[in-house]
Amino acid sequence: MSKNIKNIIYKTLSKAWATLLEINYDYRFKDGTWKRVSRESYDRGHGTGILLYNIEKGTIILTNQFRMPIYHTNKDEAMSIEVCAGAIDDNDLPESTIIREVEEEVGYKVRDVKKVIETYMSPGALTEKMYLYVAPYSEDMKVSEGGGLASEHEEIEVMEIPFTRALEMIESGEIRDAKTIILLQYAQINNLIKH
Ligand SMILES: Nc1nc2c(ncn2[C@@H]2O[C@H](COP(=O)(O)OP(=O)(O)O[C@H]3O[C@H](CO)[C@@H](O)[C@H](O)[C@@H]3O)[C@@H](O)[C@H]2O)c(=O)[nH]1
Ligand SMILES: [Mg+2]
Repeated sequence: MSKNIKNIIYKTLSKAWATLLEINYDYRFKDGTWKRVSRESYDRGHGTGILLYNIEKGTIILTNQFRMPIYHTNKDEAMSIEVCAGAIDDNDLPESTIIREVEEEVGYKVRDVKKVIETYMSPGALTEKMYLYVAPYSEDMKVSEGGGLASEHEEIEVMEIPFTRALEMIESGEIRDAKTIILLQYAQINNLIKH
């Protein structure tokens, strides 16, 4: 691949919470011609997400929170029902990130997390790769009410619902978040939870 790309120039358009780059490069197309191409790339690091499930109860745990980028384009859909998820800090690992996020956001101390999928969520614009996990949860793992970090202006409602209800919520359009749909369908395809 790299023999088809040369003369890469990076220009920082914004460096704040995350970094927005404009990347200009020469790209060799299949007919052999070289053309100058410009693409923007938004870098806020990589991320993790997890489906928490309880086989005995047939339930899962989701979160519900306000998402400004959705409000900005579609006010009616700004409350977003999602699996517990968190961005990976520099020098942290995906697995320790998701274990910490589960405790912060939904109040459980989980142990056996299993990575099931790695996915680029929006490869035309974002550098982010998501590491997606599943893990069983039970009452004895509950350590707090969760809710996220108030110091970070998070306000996360914890939802414990039947797995079957979550599948219906994909059909009805109540669940619209990609990582959540991927994990719920992973659970369905692999019969993770009886339904
Ligand atoms: N100041 C500031 N803070 C921000 C900004 N964006 C996010 N934050 C803060 O950064 C933290 C992000 O919370 P996480 O739980 O780590 O991530 P997330 O928002 O749930 O996102 C997860 O899912 C996304 C995909 O749907 C992923 O993009 C992301 O990596 C992560 O996995 C929150 O404390 C939030 O306040 C911003 O633009 N400015
Ligand atoms: Mg989060």
